[in-house]
Amino acid sequence: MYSSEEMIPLFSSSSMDPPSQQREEEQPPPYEHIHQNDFFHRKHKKQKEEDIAVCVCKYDPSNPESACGERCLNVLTSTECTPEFCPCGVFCKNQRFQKCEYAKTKLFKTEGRGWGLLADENIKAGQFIIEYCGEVISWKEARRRSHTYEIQGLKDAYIICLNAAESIDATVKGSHARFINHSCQPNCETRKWNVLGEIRVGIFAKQDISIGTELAYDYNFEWYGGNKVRCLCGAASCSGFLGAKSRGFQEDTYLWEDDDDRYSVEKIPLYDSAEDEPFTKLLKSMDSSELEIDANGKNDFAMALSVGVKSEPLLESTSLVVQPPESVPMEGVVVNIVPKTEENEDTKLYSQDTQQAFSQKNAMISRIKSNSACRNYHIGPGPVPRKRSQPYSNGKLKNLAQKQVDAKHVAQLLASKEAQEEILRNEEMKREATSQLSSLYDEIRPAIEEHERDNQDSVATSVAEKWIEACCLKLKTEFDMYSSIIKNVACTPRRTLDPVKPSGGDNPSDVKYLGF
Ligand SMILES: C[S@@+](CC[C@H](N)C(=O)[O-])C[C@H]1O[C@@H](n2cnc3c(N)ncnc32)[C@H](O)[C@@H]1O
Repeated sequence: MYSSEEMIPLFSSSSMDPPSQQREEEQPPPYEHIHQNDFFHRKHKKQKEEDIAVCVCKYDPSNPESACGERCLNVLTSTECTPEFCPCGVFCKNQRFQKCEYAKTKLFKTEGRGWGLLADENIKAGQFIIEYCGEVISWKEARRRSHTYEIQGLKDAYIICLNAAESIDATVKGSHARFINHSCQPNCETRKWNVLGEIRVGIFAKQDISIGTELAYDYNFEWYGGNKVRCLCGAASCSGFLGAKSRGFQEDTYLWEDDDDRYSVEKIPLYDSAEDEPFTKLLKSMDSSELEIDANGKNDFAMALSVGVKSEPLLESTSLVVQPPESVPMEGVVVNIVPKTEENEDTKLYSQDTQQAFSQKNAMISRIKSNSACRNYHIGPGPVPRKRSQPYSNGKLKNLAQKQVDAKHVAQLLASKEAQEEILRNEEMKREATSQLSSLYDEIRPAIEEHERDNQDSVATSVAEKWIEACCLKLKTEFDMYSSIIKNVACTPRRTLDPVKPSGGDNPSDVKYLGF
């Protein structure tokens, strides 16, 4: 059964008329409407016969519940019956995902939260409402897309986590479930079902929902850096910001209450002029696992995207990687007034790693993450999939720059002219990259200092990107230089003293045999 809206292909990008101003105002941005997940990076799993769970239900015409109702073994294990195998045959009621047995819903325009979905009929507690359909993508692809969407300036985020390895992206293709907004006091929840060997995500009613009520579930995200985004769910128990219940947010934000108001104060970043030297900054920010360079040599700023899965017995909730509708700049000073909220007793605890990994101490990195704010929600208590290198026990990162090799000197020791030239060429490139980084640092220094004084001020993405690019180039040239030294020292003979050469020429003392 399809809801009436789903039969209207108005919102399918493939069937949209050329957009007019009015249409744009009245309709959500175009996307392709789908009723089944689209597998982007792999094929749909083929269910093996031995993996098919067959229930023991027997259809009794006088009792429709008998055909795979609540007590069906498959229903109890959140598994849909496989059509040709179910003993109840065509009467089986446990194929809701497969048959798109959705509740009637309707799209509507909210105040400040974009589009939303409301119940277009009375819905019973526990009822399956709609499947969250989209493209099933790998974790890596989710990260890549998340970055791309951010660059494209997409305001809303539609990537939800399926498991540690895969996500569902409903940005371009999806069902109406993509329009369901977050609420801190939700009337719906997500549950995972095994359907013909694939895990699928459904939105289910947590309670009876009357016709005309907006549907909402708890996105269950964790904040771990970046701008704080106001939650506009309007619930009495609203936590104020997206991800405000998460540990990362709470550790970053001091809260105190004054009568009816709740104030939040962000951590004030510490400024240490000793850390002002460009390369120190570079090293601090260049924790290798925090900065990735993809095959095209581009920086991956979407690192902050991280997802997890909240597991419940039988029911597993899903997580949404949320892109904020708007960043909420914390006006000049660091005090923000947040609607008074109740402390949520069951605030979830998340891995300490997460907090360290996205520490905002380094302004540059923190701002890059801020610019990736939309990706800065770790959804659910699942593990953070990326390991980060630990700082030394004194809190400082390992300073890789301390061991310097005099490339010119090494080159001199080698017998091969080509080897010498190669090393010198690489050394020159390294020198250029270093001076480029230094002059760039001088150029962007005011912006960095301003940012460090007042964490609310943005360092523009373009500046941050330039900085990262220059850092990467410097690292690359260093790497090239050292690898050419190692290669040539290992593979080419060293110069020997020429016994017939008059001593007045080269100073023999220049030719040292160094043990590398
Ligand atoms: C999955 S989409 C929901 C549909 C979206 N409103 C639309 O118009 O397409 C998630 C996005 O909706 C917005 N959103 C959802 N719930 C919100 C809330 N409680 N407060 C503020 N924005 C919300 C955020 O922009 C979020 O990235």
